[in-house]
Amino acid sequence: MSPQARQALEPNATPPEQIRNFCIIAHIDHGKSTLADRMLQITGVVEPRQMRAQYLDRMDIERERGITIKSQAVRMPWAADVGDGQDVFALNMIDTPGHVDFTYEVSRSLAACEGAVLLVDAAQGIEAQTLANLYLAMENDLAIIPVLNKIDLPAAQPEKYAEELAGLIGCDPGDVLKVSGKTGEGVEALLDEIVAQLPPPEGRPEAPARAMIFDSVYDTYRGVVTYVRVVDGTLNPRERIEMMSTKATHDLLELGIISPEPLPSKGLGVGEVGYLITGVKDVRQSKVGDTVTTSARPAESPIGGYKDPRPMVFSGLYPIDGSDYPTLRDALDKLKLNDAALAYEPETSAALGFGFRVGFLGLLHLEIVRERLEREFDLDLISTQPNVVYEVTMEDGTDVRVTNPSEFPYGKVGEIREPIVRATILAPSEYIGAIMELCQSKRGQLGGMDYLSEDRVEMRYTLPLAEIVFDFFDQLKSKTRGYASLDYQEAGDQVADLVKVDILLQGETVDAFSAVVHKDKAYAYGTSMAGKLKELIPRQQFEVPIQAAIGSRIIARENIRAIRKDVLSKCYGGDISRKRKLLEKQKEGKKRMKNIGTVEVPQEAFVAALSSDDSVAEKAKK
Ligand SMILES: Nc1nc2c(ncn2[C@@H]2O[C@H](COP(=O)(O)OP(=O)(O)OP(=O)(O)O)[C@@H](O)[C@H]2O)c(=O)[nH]1
Repeated sequence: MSPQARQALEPNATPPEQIRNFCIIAHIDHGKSTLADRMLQITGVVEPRQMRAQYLDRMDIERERGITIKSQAVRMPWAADVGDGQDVFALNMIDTPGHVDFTYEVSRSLAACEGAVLLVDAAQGIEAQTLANLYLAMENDLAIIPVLNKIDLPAAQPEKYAEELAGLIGCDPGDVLKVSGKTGEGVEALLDEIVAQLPPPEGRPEAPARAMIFDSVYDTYRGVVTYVRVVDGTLNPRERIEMMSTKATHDLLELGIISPEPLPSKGLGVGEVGYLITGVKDVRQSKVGDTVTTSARPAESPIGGYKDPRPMVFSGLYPIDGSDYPTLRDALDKLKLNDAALAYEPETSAALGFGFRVGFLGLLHLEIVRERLEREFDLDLISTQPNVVYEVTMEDGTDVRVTNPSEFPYGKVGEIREPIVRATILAPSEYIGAIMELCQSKRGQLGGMDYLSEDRVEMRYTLPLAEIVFDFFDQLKSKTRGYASLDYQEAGDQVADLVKVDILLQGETVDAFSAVVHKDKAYAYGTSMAGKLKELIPRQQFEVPIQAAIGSRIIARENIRAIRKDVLSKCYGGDISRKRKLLEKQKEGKKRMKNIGTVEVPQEAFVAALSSDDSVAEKAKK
């Protein structure tokens, strides 16, 4: 690295005119991480021998699933031509998560930039998240550089998609850059364009310091590492800083930049992006979107746009082995340190024992948390069917917020409201009919439809969140042979005709199976659950009725016929020790049963009945 380049890496020494802050926005799998890797390599911040794929994705799960969950910011020096020769610029690349569950994090990362590279796969074209992220970037007034990626692929159609992209953002198709993150082709030209097209950051160097938090991660050794973008003034080490939303103050122990390992510095000035370490142990004290200022000279007003992360989807998590409960509690406490959006409280279920009701941003968030609990903390868990939050107004005017279907109030219910989302679906036009059919079956309302090109269409729907959190995406994919893409945003709530369906075993409600569903779907839920349980619960010594009920009205019924499984039936003759052994084994098996009233239900039956994956149910059938 040249001395000049080294200087561009030196924080607080770079004037704002020589800084460019940008992010890469793309649909999932369009190659953002690969392009970021190439940029790190080409600018020389990562030596070729240290290079590994997806350098910026640090969490194991991110790497395995190939998705980016937490954003990171890296500073790269880049020499570009300016009017009278060459100058070295400091490029700050802020990596953003790509999934809808993390839209809020994306929008904060965007707010830390002046421009965005809009990356589109040259073999796929624009997808739903391309649009959703583009709209977010436009809301944040970012300059957009349109780029087609993967031009090395034989299936790439750069000309066709350059037109589509140009039509979308209103530029000339010739202005769309063409790169390959894999081979590196066109990446240098892209770096030059970032310098040429994006405006430098603006801010008031003399004003009281203001910096926006766009990410905050928990590190076992260093406590919380907070990523910020300085808007005004300067932050210096050993200052006392204040979080403007909570007024909490902390000593700044260290600050610096990432390139791509942490590099401590003497200060962070206007337009710079870097990290802060204060010794706090919990990311909730350093929240994404909050404004950092100094205690000595606090700023008057925070940078706008802060919002508390709000869980949208809830599910009960229970250890399969009840003695793992304390481990589960500790594990959730640990995950919470690194995940401000995770919310949970203890819950007891008659059927499943002690556990937690956990709030998530969405289904992917749920899956990731569950997978981390099982993998990093070695827990076996049962999770109940995910549900959304219902707001219920009783006839006497009291409001009840329901995060657990089994707590859904009976009696004088006035109005029930459920959350809705605005969904954008992109697909080849031949699938319009199939998509409409699916959305209608999910209580969707068509808001509008536009053709992006001759054969690709964008459809906008309003849908209840409850209908899409479950298996909407899978169904959409299968009905469109994988070609449709989906993105959605919260859009308030609506009044809906919802009922709670209970499942009763021998007259006793099994709380884990209660669900809040639309009135028209109550019967289908009841019969399918009763049918499933009939297959899963072994015969008992007496007849067991399985019923589905709305309040006191039974809507479905199945019977499990009586029989005692006679383990001795194959044992002719008089070998008493063998008989005893078989009876002992039967007793062992019974320990793993849960008793619902007098009915013994094997643990696997719960797991299978609550699982949306039919193969689990198939396996558990006796
Ligand atoms: N042929 C080719 N493949 C590429 C190129 N860029 C990325 N890929 C491949 O496309 C897949 C997705 O790339 P990623 O970089 O992980 O995509 P991403 O957009 O970062 O994905 P998320 O982090 O999940 O949003 C990987 O299998 C890459 O190897 C490219 O320029 N050419």
